[in-house]
Amino acid sequence: MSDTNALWQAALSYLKDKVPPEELESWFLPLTPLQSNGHELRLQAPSSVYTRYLSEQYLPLLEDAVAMACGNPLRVVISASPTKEAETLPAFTFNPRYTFDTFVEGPSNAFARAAAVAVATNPGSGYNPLFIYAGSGLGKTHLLHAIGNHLRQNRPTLRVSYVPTEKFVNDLIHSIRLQKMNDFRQTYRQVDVLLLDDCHILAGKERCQEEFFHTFNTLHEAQKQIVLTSDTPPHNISGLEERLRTRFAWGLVADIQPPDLETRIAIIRGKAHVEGYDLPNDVVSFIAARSRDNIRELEGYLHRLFVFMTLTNRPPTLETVREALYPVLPSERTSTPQEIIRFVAHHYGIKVADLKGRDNRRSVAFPRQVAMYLLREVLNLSYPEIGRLFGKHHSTVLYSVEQIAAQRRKNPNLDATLASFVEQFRS
Ligand SMILES: Nc1ncnc2c1ncn2[C@@H]1O[C@H](COP(=O)(O)OP(=O)(O)OP(=O)(O)O)[C@@H](O)[C@H]1O
Repeated sequence: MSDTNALWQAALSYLKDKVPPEELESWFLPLTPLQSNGHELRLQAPSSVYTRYLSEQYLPLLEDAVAMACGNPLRVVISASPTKEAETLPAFTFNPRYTFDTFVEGPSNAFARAAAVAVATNPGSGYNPLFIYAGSGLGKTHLLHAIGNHLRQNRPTLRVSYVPTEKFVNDLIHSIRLQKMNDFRQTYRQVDVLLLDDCHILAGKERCQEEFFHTFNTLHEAQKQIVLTSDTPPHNISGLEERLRTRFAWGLVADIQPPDLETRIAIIRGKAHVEGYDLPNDVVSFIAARSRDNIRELEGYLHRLFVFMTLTNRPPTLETVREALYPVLPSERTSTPQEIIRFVAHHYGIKVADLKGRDNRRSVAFPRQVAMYLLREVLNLSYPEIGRLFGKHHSTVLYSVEQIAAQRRKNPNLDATLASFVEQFRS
């Protein structure tokens, strides 16, 4: 192995720990080391798309890797291969976790999923373009990757490109600046399937719309499949030219609505299973109830729970999940058990220590029962959880909560007072 090759292999081993495997495969492995001396390492990329992307996104990291590999700083120079005339988008590595199998189907997304499956099975022949719209975190990108993964597996010779619209816009700006519009056009028009994510980003960008209009027409006329996603339906994207708006609606428009509780529960179960966890029903329902219209948010809660469990070595119980999520759940951030206990003690003019103590005189026992009632009513804590906070058996808590509930029904003043407490803690 030449010195240059050995240097590059050592730099790649360093990069392996610094970038995700798919990035390494897409962007770094295709590079060829050409030459090195005491000052610089020259690398050749398959096309100027690579050169540009690597220079913008990864040059400092590449220089670090090379410095680590040879022990002193070297300049890294990347040039595009002169022999490759046609520019192509680099083979994109689709997220292996985003497949049709892992996409949980429910009434809110069944239509969009079926349309995506149809397109993945017969690209270019049916619904073209397929336009999927939904709010944030509801699975648009997941479905695009699922189409990509399906095609890679079943039609490996097709050129399938996943492009975030932001990348399309950046590439265009770059190409205009470097006067490389021909390269740009070739890149985007030489695909069999174009998966364009978040196309609403085109709104208000006239030059980008003009260019995408021609890209769209070229692909569509050649019966190449186009799939677009957006956060709103075509007719609601303000700042979008009419000719694009109508084209976006030419094929099939499908929406994804926020999932119902059962679907959210199934999604959480699926994600937990992938991570190797089997969560009890009450924990899954607790998380599922915390966000109605964003799966990404639910995933965030789930990951927070897993990290918390790992760091504290706690089992997945309701108590654990509540504690893990306190700082990130807006409705619960305002009232913690300790805040409620402090509030009740203050309201009745006694000390927190008395409230949690063994004094059973009515002046203390009644506020204690009120505190237990509020913890149940406001935070929905279980009887054993409340019991632990006061050092009491859960049957005592049950009795106290029932006592206060019964008195509330009989005593309008107490009812109004407790209603205002509950309201205050919930708001
Ligand atoms: N039906 C589903 N089944 C399984 N996972 C889902 C489902 N819907 C969404 N998800 C998961 O939710 C997360 C967010 O989804 P995704 O990134 O596809 O959302 P998006 O609609 O593209 O959001 P944005 O508009 O913010 O980019 C992903 O991890 C995805 O796997």
